Amino acid sequence: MHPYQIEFIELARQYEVLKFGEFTLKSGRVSPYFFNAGAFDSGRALAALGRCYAQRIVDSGLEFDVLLGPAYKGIPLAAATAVALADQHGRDVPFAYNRKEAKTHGEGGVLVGAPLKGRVLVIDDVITAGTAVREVIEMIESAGASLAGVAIGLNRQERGAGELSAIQEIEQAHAVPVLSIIDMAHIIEYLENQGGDSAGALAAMRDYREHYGVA
Ligand SMILES: O=P(O)(O)OC[C@H]1O[C@H](OP(=O)(O)OP(=O)(O)O)[C@H](O)[C@@H]1O
Ligand SMILES: O=C(O)c1cc(=O)[nH]c(=O)[nH]1
Repeated sequence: MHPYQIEFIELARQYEVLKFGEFTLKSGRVSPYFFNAGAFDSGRALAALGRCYAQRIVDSGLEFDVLLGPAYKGIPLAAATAVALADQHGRDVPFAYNRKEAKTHGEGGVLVGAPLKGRVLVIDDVITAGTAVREVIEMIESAGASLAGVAIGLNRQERGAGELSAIQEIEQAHAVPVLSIIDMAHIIEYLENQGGDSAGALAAMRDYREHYGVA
């Protein structure tokens, strides 16, 4: 694992973003773990998180013109990534986000920040069924821009509607990469290295992967 991947997992554990237990997902699946990015709730956490996303994006070599953070949890993630790209990598990138409900006074509208022009990189936490990302892709296309890719924190590596994962479906439909900082496999690897206390969580994760995992 890269140092930024270990940092990301440890940060997620420390802020109780990554929890083990029994959680019902939007899809109705009962998962032995859950990733709640809303719990990255301090300046230090967001700064570290921004560095992890920025490193992943820079390492990928992906070219893009604008960052877009979908409401709500994508907004602080995209903001933190924009700050880290400027501070750590000398790249001052335009940054935008959306409102879930259109504003009807003042400047009005749904989009806030930089205009969506050129190649747009979406920053979010998790993709499960892909609904949120599909909505945001429509927004990008109706603004006359194009999707450069999507960067997320965790790839749950689960089946979508068919045999492919929701992420693979997006990659194939739009011919763009979905970059993730960590995959479910990294969480399993992390638990394996922890030994002892993590045995129960590890067994449940392996069982879940048998049922819903994709290669
Ligand atoms: O791939 P999907 O099945 O769409 O699920 C994943 C999305 O769901 C959550 O956002 P949500 O839209 O619930 O909004 P939030 O950011 O306000 O929590 C999460 O932050 C992901 O963006
Ligand atoms: O599938 C979901 O609903 C889901 C899974 C997860 O790990 N985190 C999250 O915010 N949503």
